[in-house]
Amino acid sequence: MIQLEHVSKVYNGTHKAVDDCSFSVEDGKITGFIGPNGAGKTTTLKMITGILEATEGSITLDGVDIKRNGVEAKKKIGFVSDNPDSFLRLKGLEYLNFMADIYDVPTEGRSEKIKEMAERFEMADALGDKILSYSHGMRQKIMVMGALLHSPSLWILDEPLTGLDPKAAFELKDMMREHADSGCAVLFSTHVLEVAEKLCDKVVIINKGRIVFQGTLDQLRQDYPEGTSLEEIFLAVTEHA
Ligand SMILES: Nc1ncnc2c1ncn2[C@@H]1O[C@H](COP(=O)(O)OP(=O)(O)OP(=O)(O)O)[C@@H](O)[C@H]1O
Repeated sequence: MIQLEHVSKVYNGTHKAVDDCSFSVEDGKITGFIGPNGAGKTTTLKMITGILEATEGSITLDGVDIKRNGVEAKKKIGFVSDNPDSFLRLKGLEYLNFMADIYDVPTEGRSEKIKEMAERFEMADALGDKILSYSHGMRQKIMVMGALLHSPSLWILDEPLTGLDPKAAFELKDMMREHADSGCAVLFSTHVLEVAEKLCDKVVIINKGRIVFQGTLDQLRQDYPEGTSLEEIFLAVTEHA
């Protein structure tokens, strides 16, 4: 479970990108983090993963405070950032072993795990090539594999489906559902409302740095006439906030 309490982020001493945000990401659920461009999604996800420090407020991961006990907290997370252009000079397999070493994935069973994931994402034939030679979607896939190799209990994914082909997107969505069904927590940001509608058990909507809604999609729809599309509701929620 991820818990944010009164979290704010001020950039350069002046720009409040995230403003007094409190929400929770529960175990056993997929939570969608939705908001327009510049709303504060990436900033919030980076604070949850400890890449950025919150200016104010507290963030706990399975009860562990990220500020007080960063190393323990970070081990619980598998984070897929919105920029897959990293470690380009490494071969796919080198990158996966590098990530496995960082997260203490035992060598026993490691190859089988890599093989299983690579087959699922149709990456088995590409693991011997440098990431530099990969397409955007392949880079995205290798980053997802690297983030999930250590079987973290909390999955945090920033726009994970961008650039993935339908098969890879299907597999990733399936993995997210399996992970939530096994009692773990999944938080992902998206602009694609249809994905949120199909996949999420809960949504958190952020606009101009503030949380404007959190709950189920049924709860979100309650205040709108039957037949109103999610897109219309989303625009109403973010425009009137
Ligand atoms: N390093 C930074 N320095 C200063 N301002 C920043 C920095 N990173 C983000 N911002 C600003 O903070 C606000 C929130 O940005 P953020 O990237 O968190 O939004 P987002 O919801 O992820 O947007 P998008 O959907 O476009 O990726 C924006 O106004 C952005 O310009």
